[in-house]
Amino acid sequence: MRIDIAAVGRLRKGPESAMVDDYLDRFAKAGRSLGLPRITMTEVEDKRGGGMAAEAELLARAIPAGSVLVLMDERGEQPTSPDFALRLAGWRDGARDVCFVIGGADGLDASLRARADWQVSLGRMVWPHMLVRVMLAEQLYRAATILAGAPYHRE
Ligand SMILES: C[S@@+](CC[C@H](N)C(=O)[O-])C[C@H]1O[C@@H](n2cnc3c(N)ncnc32)[C@H](O)[C@@H]1O
Repeated sequence: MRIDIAAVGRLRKGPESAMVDDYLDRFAKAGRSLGLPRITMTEVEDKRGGGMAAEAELLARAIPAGSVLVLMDERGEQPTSPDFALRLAGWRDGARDVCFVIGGADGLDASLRARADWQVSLGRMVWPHMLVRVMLAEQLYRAATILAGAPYHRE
């Protein structure tokens, strides 16, 4: 199994990137005994102003072939954290690769939506993409702790 996050835009060094790194490190440590790999983050940037279509092409290149494609989108499904953890366990148990995709200022192109396996919302409000990276990294770490039975997540 491999887990990727493909995101539009470059995250500069700062509080958000420190939080993403911290949660991804914590995920790597918690995931070791669970058969979950370290998560790879790939950033793409279209400098020619080609909009969502150009970003979609760059994202498509960053998505490993055969991966389960999960789009982060405010219009998507809103799973609970335990449900999200169960999905993660299912992909691991099925030896599936999974790639989470975060869009840019205009969102994600229809060509990506058409091939998405799952669209996940972190609530109906729109968040800046750098905060979505932090929140996704935290939910992945939370999912690992749920699978490990660690007392991080509380209902
Ligand atoms: C600034 S938002 C773009 C919003 C854009 N208006 C749209 O229609 O998608 C940048 C990216 O952050 C992610 N995002 C923002 N809010 C989200 C939410 N509530 N749930 C999941 N992902 C979200 C999406 O991947 C989105 O493409």
